[in-house]
Amino acid sequence: MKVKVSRRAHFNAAHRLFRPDWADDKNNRVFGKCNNPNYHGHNYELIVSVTGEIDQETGFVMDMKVLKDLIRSEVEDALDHKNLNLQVPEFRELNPTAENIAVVIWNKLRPHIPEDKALEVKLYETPRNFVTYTG
Ligand SMILES: Nc1nc2c(c(=O)[nH]1)N=C([C@H](O)[C@H](O)COP(=O)(O)OP(=O)(O)OP(=O)(O)O)CN2
Ligand SMILES: [Zn+2]
Repeated sequence: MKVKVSRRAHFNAAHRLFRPDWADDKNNRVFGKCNNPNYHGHNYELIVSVTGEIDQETGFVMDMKVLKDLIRSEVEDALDHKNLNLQVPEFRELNPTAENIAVVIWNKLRPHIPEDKALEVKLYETPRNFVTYTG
C-alpha cells in the first residue's frame, strides 16, 4: 500500500526568460514581457511529494520534519530572494522557466530521498501557471 506525503514551501525569485544567442526581436517575440532586461519576480509556491510504503514502526512514509529541513537547505537557501539568472549557477546557461526550475529542484532533492520512494515536484510560478516533474 503506497501513500503520498506532501510538503508545501515557497520562495521569491527574480528571472528573465531569454536566449543570449537570439536577437532582441526574436526574444521579444517568443518570451514577451518575460524578456524584460531588468528582470521581474514571482512568488513561487512549491509542493514536494514523496510516495512510498508506510514504515510499520513509525507510521511515516517519510518524516515531514526531515522533508521540511531538506527543502529549506536544498531549495529555499539556494533560490529564495535570488536573481535566478545571475545568482544561481544551474541557470547560468539554462533558461529559468518554470519547467527548468522544477527539474533543477527535483535534481537537488532526489539524492536525499530514499531510493525506494518516488519524488514529485509541483511548482506554481503564478497562482494559475504550474508545472509538475516526477523524474
Ligand atoms: N511554458 C512556460 N510558459 C511560460 C513560462 C514558463 O515558465 N513556462 N513563464 C512565463 C512567465 O515567466 C510568467 O510565468 C507568466 O506570467 P503571466 O502571463 O503574467 O502569468 P499570470 O498567470 O500571472 O497571467 P494572468 O494573465 O494574470 O493569468 C510565461 N510563459
Ligand atoms: Zn516570469
